[in-house]
Amino acid sequence: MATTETPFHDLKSHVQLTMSVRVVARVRPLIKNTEIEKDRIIETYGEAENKTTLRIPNPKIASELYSFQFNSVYDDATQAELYDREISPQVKHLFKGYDVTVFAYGVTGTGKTYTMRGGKSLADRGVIPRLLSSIYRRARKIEKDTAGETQVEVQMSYYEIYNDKVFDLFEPPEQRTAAGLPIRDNNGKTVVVGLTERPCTTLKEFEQLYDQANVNRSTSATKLNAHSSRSHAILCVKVVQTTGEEVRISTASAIDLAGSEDNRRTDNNRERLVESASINKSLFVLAQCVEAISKKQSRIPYRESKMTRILSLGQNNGLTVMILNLSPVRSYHLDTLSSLNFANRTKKIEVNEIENQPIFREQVGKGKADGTTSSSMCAPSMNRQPLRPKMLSQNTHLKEVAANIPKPARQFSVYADKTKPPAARPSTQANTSHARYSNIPVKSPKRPNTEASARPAKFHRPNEPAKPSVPGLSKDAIEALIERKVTEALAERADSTTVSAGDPVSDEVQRRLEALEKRVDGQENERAEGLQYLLMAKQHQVRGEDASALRMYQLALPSFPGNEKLARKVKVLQDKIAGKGVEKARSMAKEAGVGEAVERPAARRKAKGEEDESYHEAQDAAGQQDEDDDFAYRPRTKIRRPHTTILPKPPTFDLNRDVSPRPPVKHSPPPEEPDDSEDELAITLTLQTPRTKQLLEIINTKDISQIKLLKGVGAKKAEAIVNCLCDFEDDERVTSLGQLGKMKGVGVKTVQNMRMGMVGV
Ligand SMILES: Nc1ncnc2c1ncn2[C@@H]1O[C@H](COP(=O)(O)OP(=O)(O)OP(=O)(O)O)[C@@H](O)[C@H]1O
Repeated sequence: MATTETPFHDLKSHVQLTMSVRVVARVRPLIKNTEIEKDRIIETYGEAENKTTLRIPNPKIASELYSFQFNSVYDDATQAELYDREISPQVKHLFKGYDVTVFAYGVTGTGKTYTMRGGKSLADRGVIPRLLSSIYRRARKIEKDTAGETQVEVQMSYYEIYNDKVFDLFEPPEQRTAAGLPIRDNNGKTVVVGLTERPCTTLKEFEQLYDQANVNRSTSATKLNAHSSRSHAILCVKVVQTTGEEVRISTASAIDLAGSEDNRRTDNNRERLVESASINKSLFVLAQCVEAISKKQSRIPYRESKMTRILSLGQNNGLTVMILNLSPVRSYHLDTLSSLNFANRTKKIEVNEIENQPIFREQVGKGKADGTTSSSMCAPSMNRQPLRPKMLSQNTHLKEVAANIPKPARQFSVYADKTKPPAARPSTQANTSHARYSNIPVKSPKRPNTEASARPAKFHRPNEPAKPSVPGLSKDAIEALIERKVTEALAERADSTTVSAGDPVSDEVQRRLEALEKRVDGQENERAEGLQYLLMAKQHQVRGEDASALRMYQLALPSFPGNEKLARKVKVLQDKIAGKGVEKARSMAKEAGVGEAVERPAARRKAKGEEDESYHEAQDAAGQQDEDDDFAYRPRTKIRRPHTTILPKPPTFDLNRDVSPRPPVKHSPPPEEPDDSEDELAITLTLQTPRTKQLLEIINTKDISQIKLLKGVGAKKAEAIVNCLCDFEDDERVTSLGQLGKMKGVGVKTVQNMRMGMVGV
């Protein structure tokens, strides 16, 4: 079908519009036999050919509609319509030197893979095959129009991010290494090191490679999608236009993100759950990045997941189109709203519209220009490059950096062993400029030559105390510099030639790089684990599963030591759960006819004409969600700050007024960490059950032999209890479990054990 270019896409308006990410919503049709018309909740508005508005009801109040506006909105659009209007117009910009990124975002089962890859029939073909078809067509046209003066080559790489690891899709799964391929920053762009790049000269060749690679992609059947993608798939198509000595390289990246999943609906098994957690985590980080960008925050958490690092939304130059895939039906209501909110923020992201400058042929061989000026996502090399460090002594760029920042550079510099002069390296860089790759070793300005040549650079070990060699430069700053230089060296390495195996200095560098990588990975894993728990906590909380949310937040605590907000959240949830427990106990008591009716907070709310509890919980969760977004990762070494907030403690109750709670007392935070069991105890404290009565009677006997028979109480504890009781006045008694718990050496857990041990009462 011929490309229709609406005025929307003429270059002038395009320049204006592509300053932001272009967001296109696509509502998929109902799925036959499983979805029905009356469950449709999305309506689209606008002129027939140019819909831009979409409405969806408020899940609480059906009559209230939320309205969202995007660059375009499609309802039941064919593959051809979507492609011709949204993607085809980008092809000419690709050939002008702009990088183009198209990615599909949406919940599982909303049509991302259908949109990007599509089906086998011509009509069903998705964005990717159509894009390639356009690229080849345009390439042939350019070659024809220039009478062969301009030659166009197309190369492709294709990889997936599965469980936060990068795998080359040109490699069958059995050949993958468990750790996957490393990614590096290269002058602000992210590259995957060691990725295969395949030249493909015709559409047929591309399709063969693409289909073959898709077999290697991780997909599985889930309850929500029979062919669910379990990974984010990234296809990079590099277009190399050569006219004489001038070479222009630009990259089209097409990304099929895995969809977020609500695991209450998936019935996922353990393996699927792990995948799902990883998918959800990376999408959560993506949402955090988008939020941080839209709020113009200085810290964008790109590094917290590989997907966000690679996507680098808002950091990559060129043109970005996001296709927001949506399901039209009610069962996706909350997920759809969440996707819409995400997309709403994404459309505000501004992207620098910078075209890749032409470079000259001799530079191409060096692998410099293509890697640093084309895609932010693809390995720049033509062939598979092993992950080997580049000798710093060969890299004048690093030398310059080292000269400017002498001390930190010394932390990383590699000192050539003078006794073994470096052997001449076999170079594949026929056109290598000698200005760039000199053999002059990098010398640390202050280190004497002898030392420099004999000793390898010193690395901090993780457990070593920080010993900054430069006053005023923190260990972190030095670490950051080291990492930057390692990254530069590796990326440069990936761009250029192979290093002869077995070179002693390279091996040494390699060993250190691996050590550094492990250390950085260790930190990232810890942070990633914490984020995963946070994500799960939020998901539970949004669903009103407070106990599970609390547990997840508690599990996240060690990864964010000293984070007051997180600690506060834990406390708030504990109090909330304790409050619910108290209510539950009261209603149980009421049902059992014990005690008088107690005014419940929820009842009070109702009496005031407020809405039901679940509404408030959802509101709380939503409010807290915003708060969470700036949980900054801090290494474990950071000193915990003492809690300063005064929070209400679960109320305690008097034996004689069991069912009439005392007004909650404001306490300073307890000295020890709050304990799950405290919440449960708050429930038991509300009532003086026969079990409690019996327990207190035993305690009040002040008889060690009887007390020590209680569960969890040995002779020592019994003695301690009796000692405490000896301080009581003659007629004074222990009247509540709370009082008992406060005795020296007793505590909440012991009381709970004692009570639980009162079997048969
Ligand atoms: N526009 C559409 N027209 C017809 N069928 C569609 C459309 N979009 C999606 N479908 C169908 O819906 C089902 C789910 O689509 P798809 O697998 O593309 O979802 P997904 O978002 O990629 O899911 P996941 O994230 O789990 O991989 C498939 O059977 C697909 O054929």
